[in-house]
Amino acid sequence: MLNLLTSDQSRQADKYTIQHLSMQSIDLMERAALAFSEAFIKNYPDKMRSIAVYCGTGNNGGDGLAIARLLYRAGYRVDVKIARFSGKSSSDFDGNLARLMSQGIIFDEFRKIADLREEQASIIIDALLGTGLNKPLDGEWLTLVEWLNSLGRTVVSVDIPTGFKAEGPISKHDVTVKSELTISFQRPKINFLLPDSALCIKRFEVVDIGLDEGFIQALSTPYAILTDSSITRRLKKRKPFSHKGTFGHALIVAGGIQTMGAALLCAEACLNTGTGLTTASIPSEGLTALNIRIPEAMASLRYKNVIPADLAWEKYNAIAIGPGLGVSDESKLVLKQTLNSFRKPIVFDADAINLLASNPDLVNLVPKLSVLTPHVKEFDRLFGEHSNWWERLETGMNKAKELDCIIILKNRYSILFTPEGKCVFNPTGTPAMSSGGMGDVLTGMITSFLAQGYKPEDAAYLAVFIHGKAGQELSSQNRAYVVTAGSLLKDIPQAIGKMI
Ligand SMILES: NC(=O)C1=CN([C@@H]2O[C@H](COP(=O)(O)OP(=O)(O)OC[C@H]3O[C@@H](n4cnc5c(N)ncnc54)[C@H](O)[C@@H]3O)[C@@H](O)[C@H]2O)[C@@H](O)CC1
Ligand SMILES: Nc1ncnc2c1ncn2[C@@H]1O[C@H](COP(=O)(O)OP(=O)(O)O)[C@@H](O)[C@H]1O
Ligand SMILES: [K+]
Repeated sequence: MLNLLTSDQSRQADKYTIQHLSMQSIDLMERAALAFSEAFIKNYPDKMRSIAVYCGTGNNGGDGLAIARLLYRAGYRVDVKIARFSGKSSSDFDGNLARLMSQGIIFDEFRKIADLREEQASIIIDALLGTGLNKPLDGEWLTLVEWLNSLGRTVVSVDIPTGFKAEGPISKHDVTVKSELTISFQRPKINFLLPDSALCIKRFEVVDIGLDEGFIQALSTPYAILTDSSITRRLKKRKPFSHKGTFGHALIVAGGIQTMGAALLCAEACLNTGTGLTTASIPSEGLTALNIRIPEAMASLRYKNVIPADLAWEKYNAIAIGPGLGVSDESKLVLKQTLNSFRKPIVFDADAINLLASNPDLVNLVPKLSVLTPHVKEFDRLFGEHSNWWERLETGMNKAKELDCIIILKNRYSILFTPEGKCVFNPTGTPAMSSGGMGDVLTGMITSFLAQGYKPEDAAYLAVFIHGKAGQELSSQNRAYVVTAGSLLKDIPQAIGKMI
């Protein structure tokens, strides 16, 4: 898992790296510019396209000057435009301006918007402001950014789009550069992983600029992002003499007469993730569907949506409750019965979350280390309305501690909150997965890992990462516009196999 950094911590990491490697700060800037340029050249190999690099006079602008020099040397047609709105400049900006001049590269400076010339370049590199942003853009900066956005050119931002905050709440009224691609240094900024970023970032890439990883990983921060290796390390190989009893028994309490599909998707995903035995607690009307679709699964029937009084709860290692369950009084009883009968971690999804939201007294019965998997609407129903995503991060961290549970706020980059106060982002997934039933599959996967004996936190990490990875692979291999829940769950065994 990789720690994510705030702008302050990023500055500390710069400082540490510079001291530790006995280098000059301008050398670190050169590394950053080199890493940016390599990524830029891969994305835009056509050297006939003209480039204008818009630079501020801080270190983001310094990066821009170094990038202009490197791209010029690589054979691109580069123009440099410097916004001198203040009298200040950073020393590495000054150093890079001297280097630029020594190469004979032409540059223009403007002190006010009125001095700006018409822009002909087809690509604009945005090196105006970076993580030093300390207030929303206004005055000349605001006009400049609005003008750049109005040109409709391809914009590539250095480190972060100018005007966008790396962390903290985003206001819809903040004006930022709208970039086609942002090439960011060392780590994605936390706000890149929240939906607000869609306003200004179409795509981002992260390049390694050689900051001290030991230092970064030792920083105290709640924010982290999952990686392939953090998942592989957690997956357990199957032992030669293992048998179905080794891999646990899961119970999926799900489905309604008109929503049997949710139960089927959840149960089949659970089975395909490797549980030894999977039982589905479903409405009696769904038995034929279950037997036809998943002959491997067993059924525990709910007549008139009531769980039989003699259900042997103790034989299950993990339970999922919610997909397609409905929110009727009978469904509430099903939830109540489950909460009163099973004290091991439970995975709560969909209607189980909606029922918890409308019956707060039931929340106290949620077993410790349970996993709740709300999407944003369910999250707000359960924990109250939020006016921005940063607030949801705060709530998620607080509630996970308070309830001693793992909360997964599902999204493009799903966010996992742990009882220890961590806030972990999942990088995998694709918009091709935005189709009904996908969450039911995730719930089945988490429950399966739990039943197999994984710790709840690990079960959550594994399921979310592999779920997204499977979706990503299916959409890219088959160039699929959409990946359905049914096709994703068929791919789970291979997706796990590839990671182990
Ligand atoms: N580890 C890293 O991430 C590295 C970062 N570097 C670059 O350094 C950048 C940060 O540089 P700086 O700290 O010099 O800051 P910036 O270049 O982002 O900003 C320059 C100055 O502009 C002023 N300013 C901030 N917000 C403003 C606003 N809304 N209106 C007007 N003026 C405003 C501030 O006084 C700020 O110090 C990063 O984004 C990155 O591009 C690289 O040079 C080296 C390594
Ligand atoms: N744009 C996206 N990018 C990545 N993952 C996505 C995207 N859209 C949906 N998903 C994933 O699909 C799942 C959808 O869950 P949910 O909204 O509960 O669906 P449903 O209720 O239909 O089962 C979540 O795991 C979510 O992270
Ligand atoms: K920038």
